Amino acid sequence: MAAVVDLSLPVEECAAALYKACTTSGFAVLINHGVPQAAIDGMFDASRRFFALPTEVKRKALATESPHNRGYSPPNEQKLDSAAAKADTKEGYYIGRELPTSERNPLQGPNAWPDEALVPGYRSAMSAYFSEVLALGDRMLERLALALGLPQGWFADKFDLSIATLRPLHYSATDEPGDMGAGAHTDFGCITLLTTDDQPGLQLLLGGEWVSVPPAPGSFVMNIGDMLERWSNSKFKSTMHRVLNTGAERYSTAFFIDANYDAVVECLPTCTGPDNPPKYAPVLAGHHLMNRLRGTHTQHALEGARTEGAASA
Ligand SMILES: O=C(O)CCC(=O)C(=O)O
Ligand SMILES: [Fe+2]
Repeated sequence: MAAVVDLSLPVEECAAALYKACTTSGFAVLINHGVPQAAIDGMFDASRRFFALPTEVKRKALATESPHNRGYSPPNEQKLDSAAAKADTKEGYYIGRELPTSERNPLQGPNAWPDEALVPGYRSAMSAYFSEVLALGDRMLERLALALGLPQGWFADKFDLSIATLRPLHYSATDEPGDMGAGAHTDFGCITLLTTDDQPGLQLLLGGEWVSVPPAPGSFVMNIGDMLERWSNSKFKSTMHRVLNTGAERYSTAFFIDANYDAVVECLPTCTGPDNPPKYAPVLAGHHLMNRLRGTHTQHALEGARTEGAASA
């Protein structure tokens, strides 16, 4: 199951605990993570107030109409499990780094904030939380580098413009119990840092069985995504998970950390050897992510965006 990892431990001890977690379940519960509770509370308060707005108001900032994958994604817009009969019942909001539009990276550009008068303080609460969790991500990447036998700073220049996405989520009490709030999937990027309220729903597929992850408000559930699994030549596991509707309302917030758009995701030097050749071709982090986003959204403004130009390494 998801092991508890105490981030107040010395980095080497923490790296050893992470190695164990990442090579088995691919999930860990982070405690003493350094993100102030006030930032978490402020984020959830803003998230609740936004999702409580009438549907037609929320739909004014539709992510499907954003060229940079920002804004509101309504219920049934995404189908994380392509084999499922029904789409995901969750609703969510995409927030990224606040940067000017880039010629090169279609995922970079200004955010789509809700009207300040409708959700006062949404932007400031989400921005404060974003900075805190991005910094937690940097601390995690240092420890994960050590866990992979790399120098502590190995990932720094590959994540200094990381594609970081904050995604507040809402699972409604009116959704049919047993239906999928979020269909079975693996995460696309490198690491995901999730906070939840006190409601269950998240399950992992371990040894062919769905196992519930108990809610741990105030902690972060970290999991490995496909990009880091690929980078580590499958040493680190990107584990299938889903969110089952229980008939109770649930709020959670995922923070996806993926490498710089132009980072080359190519088998790490510590994850290969004569008996363990690289299993995956090199790929640009941005291309990997764009392909996965396109594959799960029913309709997406990123559809036409460029992803030509294969990794040269
Ligand atoms: O809401 C949750 O607990 C998990 C959501 C999730 O897996 C995701 O957004 O990728
Ligand atoms: Fe996920």
